[in-house]
Amino acid sequence: MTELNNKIYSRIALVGNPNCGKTALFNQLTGSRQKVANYAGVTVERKEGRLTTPQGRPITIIDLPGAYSLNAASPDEEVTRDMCMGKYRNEAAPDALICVIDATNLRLHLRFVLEICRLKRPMIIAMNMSDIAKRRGIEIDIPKLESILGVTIIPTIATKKGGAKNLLEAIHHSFKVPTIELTNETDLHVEVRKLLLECVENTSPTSLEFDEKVDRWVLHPIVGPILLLVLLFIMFQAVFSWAQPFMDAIQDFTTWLGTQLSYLLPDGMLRGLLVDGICAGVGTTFAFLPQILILFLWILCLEESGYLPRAAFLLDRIMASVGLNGRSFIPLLSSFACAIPGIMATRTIPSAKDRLVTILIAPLMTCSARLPVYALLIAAFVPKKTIWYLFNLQGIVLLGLYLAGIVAAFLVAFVLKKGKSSYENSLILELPSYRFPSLRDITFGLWQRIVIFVSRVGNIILTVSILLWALSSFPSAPAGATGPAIDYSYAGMIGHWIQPLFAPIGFNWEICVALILGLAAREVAITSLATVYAVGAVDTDAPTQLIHFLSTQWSIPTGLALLAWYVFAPQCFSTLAVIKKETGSWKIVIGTLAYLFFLSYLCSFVTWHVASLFFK
Ligand SMILES: Nc1nc2c(ncn2[C@@H]2O[C@H](COP(=O)(O)OP(=O)(O)OP(=O)(O)O)[C@@H](O)[C@H]2O)c(=O)[nH]1
Ligand SMILES: [Mg+2]
Repeated sequence: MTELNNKIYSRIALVGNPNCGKTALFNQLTGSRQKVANYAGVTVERKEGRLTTPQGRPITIIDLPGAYSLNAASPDEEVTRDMCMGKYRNEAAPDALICVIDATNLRLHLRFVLEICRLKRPMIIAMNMSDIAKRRGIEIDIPKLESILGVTIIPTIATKKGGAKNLLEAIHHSFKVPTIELTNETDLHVEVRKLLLECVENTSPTSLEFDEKVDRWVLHPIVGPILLLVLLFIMFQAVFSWAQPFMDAIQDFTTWLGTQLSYLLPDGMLRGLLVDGICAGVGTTFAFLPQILILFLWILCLEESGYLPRAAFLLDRIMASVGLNGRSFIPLLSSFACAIPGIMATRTIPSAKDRLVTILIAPLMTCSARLPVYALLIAAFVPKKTIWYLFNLQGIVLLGLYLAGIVAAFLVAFVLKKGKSSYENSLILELPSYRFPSLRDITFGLWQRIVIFVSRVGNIILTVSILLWALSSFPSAPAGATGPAIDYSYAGMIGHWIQPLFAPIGFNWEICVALILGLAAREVAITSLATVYAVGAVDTDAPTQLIHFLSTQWSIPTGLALLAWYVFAPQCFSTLAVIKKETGSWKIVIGTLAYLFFLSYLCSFVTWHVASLFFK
């Protein structure tokens, strides 16, 4: 608790324009690990953390979404406005505010500071990015600015260890109610201009030249889109080429482990569970971790460099042709990691209709959980060939599948919006400065991915492996049975029961089981196939060599039809839950499920029939 004039401040909120480093500061102050990235609109909901001041007082810090103004235009800005005004879900207003500003962009950020000053609440200003401001020769007369506004200003570097030390000190004793007088009639733009004239000097005005020079190429109407395509292309090539040695190593390890366990354990239930259930199911899924990490390495570098909003800008025209605008780009791009943060990021979209359409098409972006399924099927059914000495065919097919998802999403958006844009002049998007991604952030980002993946494998995938092993092993075949034992098991019964529905698209009963369990999480489809085939296999090599096994057991049309299914794949339960949370409507949830099911069925049907003409 911080005391001033006998007042106690124990709940303090971080407010400010988007992308000024509020979350980086929040992480630094509270030791949390919330997502930070170099574009506007990363944080879309209120987050809370705790800190203890050097004087030993506990304080709650609240991180809020960035807002350009207290006149909220989008749902994420509403959270910030309501929190500042004490109207957020019956929660009292924070006791004090830390207004974070970007020292390199004062023209924009001081306007918001003045809006906050109007609230006449105890506050401190954190002048963040002071490292970049210094490098660019921006000189700010802080004592003068402090005396005009009547609040304490603390320079910070949120990304540097110890860069918020002075702020931590100030939290203890430096909150002040601003003294600057601003009426509702005051023109804030004029005030900002005055402040800049009086307190800021830019000794090297050429500092922005680098960004401008790069943008001349990156935003060029012809070079820009080519560059974007090249970046995406390399990304998918890398996913296949770079990951291979790591995947092989993991696979070899699981095979070795399975064999050792088979030697060590007597034939029986425990051996079955460990070798066929856990080693086969979990081990096979684990082998896809390197590919996921390479994809994320790429995404993290793009996020941190400041390139993403530029890509949004480039795609604005294409998005406008289907009735969306560039603002949907970042939510859609986040959906490549997972549809859940993607759907939440739609809160930055001001138009309710555009937001809904973006939510509906977000599941069509290929999430990272689908990547292992693609990778498995591509490895099994697409030859490992190099085209024109340079391009890896498997990488091209993977890129094609991602693009198929994007094209499908655009078509759906076009149908839903009937091609009409909600905006007259579409996109107003802030282009952040380019920044070299920090090794620490990237390493941490990848580490977080490993933790998420391992915990998914440890929880949901392990559970499903065990459950599925049990379902495929019991009941055992009746005496005198002629077919394979697994046909008599519960899994076999369920699979055979649903299979007629999927027969027209070439799916066998094992796939049907995988589809149902895949609703829990998409990678489970692999776990499920690995386990079902491992339990059913006479040849013990089958489980760990799933890729080889599928390529010899399934027809090519079946493999391709399943790939097509996964472009649309009716999504996992958690995505449905977040759609319900964000839209509040069961109708929309059921509608999404139905349209995705319909599209996946249709696409697999066409793929299977067309492929059957060419392959046996
Ligand atoms: N060089 C430098 N970079 C910083 C500093 N503070 C933040 N950044 C970077 O600025 C970018 C934005 O940081 P965030 O913490 O996500 O910004 P935010 O204000 O929470 O953004 P929203 O959640 O979108 O409102 C990230 O790339 C950070 O690594 C700083 O003091 N110096
Ligand atoms: Mg943030």
